[in-house]
Amino acid sequence: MQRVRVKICGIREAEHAHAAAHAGADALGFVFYAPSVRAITPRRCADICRDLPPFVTRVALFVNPEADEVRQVIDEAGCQTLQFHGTEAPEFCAQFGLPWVKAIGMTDDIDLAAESLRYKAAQALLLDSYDPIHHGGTGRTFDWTLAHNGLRKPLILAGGLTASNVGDAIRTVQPYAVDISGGVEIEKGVKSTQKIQQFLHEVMATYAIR
Ligand SMILES: O=C(O)c1ccccc1NCC(=O)[C@H](O)[C@H](O)COP(=O)(O)O
Repeated sequence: MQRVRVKICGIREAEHAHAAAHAGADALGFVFYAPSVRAITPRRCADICRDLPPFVTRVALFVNPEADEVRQVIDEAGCQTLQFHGTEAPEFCAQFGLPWVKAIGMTDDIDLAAESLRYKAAQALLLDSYDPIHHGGTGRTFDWTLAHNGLRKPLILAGGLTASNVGDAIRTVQPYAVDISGGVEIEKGVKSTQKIQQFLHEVMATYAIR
């Protein structure tokens, strides 16, 4: 089994950013979408990231932002990757000169091959549970058998993952990475250091040599 990377999303406290980094997280996600309970300001994101160790990618999340807002976040928050959860066109996502990920809301009739062609300039597709109102961070799983990995593009699996189901999810989908938010929280928007550590432990256990 190949190593599976981990992104912990919706970070709002330095304690959780450090806990995730030290437990082996590859990426941290910061939500720049005001209606979300996990929303953060660029300034606060920069403060949290200041003392983080190297080699942990900071990812900025948006839902149908204005281009100027993305530029302001890039300048102030210091994120290195962008993640788009709305109906952004590929040309919009590609204009900022940073690696970017497109989230796809999974439904029974989604054509992943077509999405991957449409977003061919994306560094990866993030498959998440479809929700027309919240756009992400729903805490709900989708039918993982829809997430076939013949896309010739790194696939990030999200939506309702927890320490209990991530092993099955990885064995079913064999993703490049997994992404979690609600599954490492004690209440909506409040992360738990213990849950972050437990999740990373479970992911690593799926590919550990026994
Ligand atoms: O987390 C949010 O509140 C959010 C709001 C709007 C768009 C995206 C959002 N989060 C995106 C993420 O990357 C989550 O980690 C992903 O959707 C999985 O969330 P969960 O099902 O809670 O693990």
